[in-house]
Amino acid sequence: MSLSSLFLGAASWKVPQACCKQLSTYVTKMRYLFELKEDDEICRKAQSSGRFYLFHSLAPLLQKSGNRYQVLPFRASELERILAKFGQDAQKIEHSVLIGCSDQHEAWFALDLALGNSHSSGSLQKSEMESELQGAFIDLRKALFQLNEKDASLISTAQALLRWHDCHQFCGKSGQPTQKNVAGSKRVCASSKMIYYPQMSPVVITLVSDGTRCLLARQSSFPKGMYSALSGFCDVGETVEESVRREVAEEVGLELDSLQYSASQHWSFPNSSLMIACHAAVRPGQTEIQVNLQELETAEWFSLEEVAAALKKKGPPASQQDGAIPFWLPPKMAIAHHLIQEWVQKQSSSSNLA
Ligand SMILES: NC(=O)C1=CN([C@@H]2O[C@H](COP(=O)(O)OP(=O)(O)OC[C@H]3O[C@@H](n4cnc5c(N)ncnc54)[C@H](OP(=O)(O)O)[C@@H]3O)[C@@H](O)[C@H]2O)C=CC1
Ligand SMILES: [Mg+2]
Repeated sequence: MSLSSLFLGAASWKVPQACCKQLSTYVTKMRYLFELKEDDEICRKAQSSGRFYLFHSLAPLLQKSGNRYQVLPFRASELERILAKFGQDAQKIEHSVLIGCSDQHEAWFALDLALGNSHSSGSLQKSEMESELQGAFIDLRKALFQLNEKDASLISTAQALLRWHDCHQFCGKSGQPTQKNVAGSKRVCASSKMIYYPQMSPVVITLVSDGTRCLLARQSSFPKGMYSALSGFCDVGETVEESVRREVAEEVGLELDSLQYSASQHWSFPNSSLMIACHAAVRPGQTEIQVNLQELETAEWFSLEEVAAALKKKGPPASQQDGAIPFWLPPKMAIAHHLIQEWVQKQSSSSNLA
């Protein structure tokens, strides 16, 4: 599997050898980002030469290019001019959060122009802002799959951080306002001294196989006809292995024989999750599914041929004459797709060997 900005597989990267005296581009970049998170003054300085990705009520500013979207970042000077035009103080830039930097150490920030405003003033200005900025604020659910992988990852991170700050403005212990550091890597309550760090919820996603077939399921909230691997939030105190075993038992009534980690992915919906993807096998001969209808609409075993054919389809297929929608799979950017693709490759190569 190639290294992807969206998900990182177990065998897909190697620690750089410590033979060279000069630090690699990657290491200097990570050290620079660390400095920006730790030092408010350096981070403030980086804002003046940085690039800003704008949002409105958590919808990213994008530009349409054919049937794809592209990001539209702004320099600080341009952003100050835009803020002034909409009667907003340049101090609003203080609400921005650090989301990364280039190899040349140009820092990247995200700023939501509506959060922190009263609801009505935010919504009133949206269309005016869009025409001034020559883009549109698009719901991330609609835009994510039309962005390239690098931008999709950056915009998802940005949205997750902006959402976290918006929801953590007050201390859960003292009830007093919390203050963010310049980078936005934490919030502190001056009263209780509590420090809050941005959070992700760990979620396991598992493709269960019986050796020749794989198990795919539907939640009633999924788009019509779409099936995916089994998923579920980890409970407090669980290991990944325990979460996978419990979720499979809870959702389809099966016991696992073995499991193997595959890859991970940050997932923005509905909040920020860390998806941990595994392959798993059921005990031989124990394949009878008992669907938990409180969690799933249905779950079924699918053959290699059925799954390989569905992988070739792009997006939701057109409905058949009887109105039914043929079964289809999550898009390429979803880690479920990666798991399914990996299973098909493995099954195909082992059936070629047989
Ligand atoms: N990227 C990908 O390929 C895929 C991503 N996913 C993502 O995985 C996530 C979890 O999958 P899902 O099967 O729904 O999970 P679960 O099977 O755990 O069921 C979801 C329910 O669990 C409860 N819950 C427990 N802890 C949390 C928490 N920390 N945050 C929110 N709800 C919690 C909620 O129930 P209640 O509301 O009753 O309290 C929620 O409705 C989804 O958000 C989905 O977007 C899923 C499949 C593919
Ligand atoms: Mg689930």
